[in-house]
Amino acid sequence: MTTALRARALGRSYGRRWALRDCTLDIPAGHVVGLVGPNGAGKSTLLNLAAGTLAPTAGTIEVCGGRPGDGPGQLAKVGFVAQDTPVYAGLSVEEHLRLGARLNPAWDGALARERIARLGLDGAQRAGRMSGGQRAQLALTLGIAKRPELLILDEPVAALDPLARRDFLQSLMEAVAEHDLGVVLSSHLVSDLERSCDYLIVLVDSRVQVAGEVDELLAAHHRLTGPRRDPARLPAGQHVVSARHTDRQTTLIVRTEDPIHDPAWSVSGLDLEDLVLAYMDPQGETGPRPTLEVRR
Ligand SMILES: Nc1ncnc2c1ncn2[C@@H]1O[C@H](COP(=O)(O)OP(=O)(O)OP(=O)(O)O)[C@@H](O)[C@H]1O
Repeated sequence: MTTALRARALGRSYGRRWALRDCTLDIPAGHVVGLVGPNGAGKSTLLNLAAGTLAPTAGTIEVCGGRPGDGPGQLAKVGFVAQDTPVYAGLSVEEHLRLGARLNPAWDGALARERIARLGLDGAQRAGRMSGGQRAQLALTLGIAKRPELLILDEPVAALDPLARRDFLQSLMEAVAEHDLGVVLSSHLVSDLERSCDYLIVLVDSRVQVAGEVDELLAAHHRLTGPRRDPARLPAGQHVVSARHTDRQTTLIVRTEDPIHDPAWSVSGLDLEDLVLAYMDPQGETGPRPTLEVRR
């Protein structure tokens, strides 16, 4: 497996406070990866560590085979669009492209111009006068045109309206298809991730709760509803992710590779949002959460 990102016991602290602590994670190359988790889970910290804009306090991180921020070669491999899609308010679109060409050795000027024209952006317009969606598209264009191996996007669509979000994600998907680009994208909008990502990571309190290909995760998780019972008495191959009980009924989210034969359960599938919530919601927890990775 080629690895896009590999973190081992990775940590970053500010004074005595840990923003990310003891995070171990492997992201295989060649995927569009959705990173999701509650506020404060450490997603932005992880992505900044991956881009090299933050240095680790503990542990190690490797991205596309190198140490983040370790010289021009490594910087060229990774594109990063930080939260709030930062662009220079005083610079025009054209000036951003010229800056991109100056700073990035593999800069694809033709690609950048073609995207700007396709999006209908005015080359002379200053970024500070553009809409949030246009700024996000400009930032994405800069990220793609540097022709990185891995593009990291931290909540790129958070401020966009649904239409602008759809256009942005469509544009990202086109770039992935055309330019053989790996992407790691953090978002709270699971429906957007469902549309754009083929690999999911749920991070809670610095820990990976679940990671794997979306199709495989959805195939391996089920909702079981039936008469109230103790989840501890399920067959060994059924891992309980979350459990809720009323006086008479139990609803479980379980992960299993095996068929569920027990006729007392009514079994149904999950969508991605159900799956994410099951791993994020501590109320539904019945014991220590397994750190699961779907093996290929
Ligand atoms: N510069 C900083 N100084 C002090 N604490 C910080 C700093 N940056 C982040 N933290 C803390 O680290 C924790 C993780 O923050 P981070 O921004 O990585 O989370 P996140 O998962 O991206 O959250 P959100 O979904 O809200 O964007 C939070 O508790 C945050 O308060």
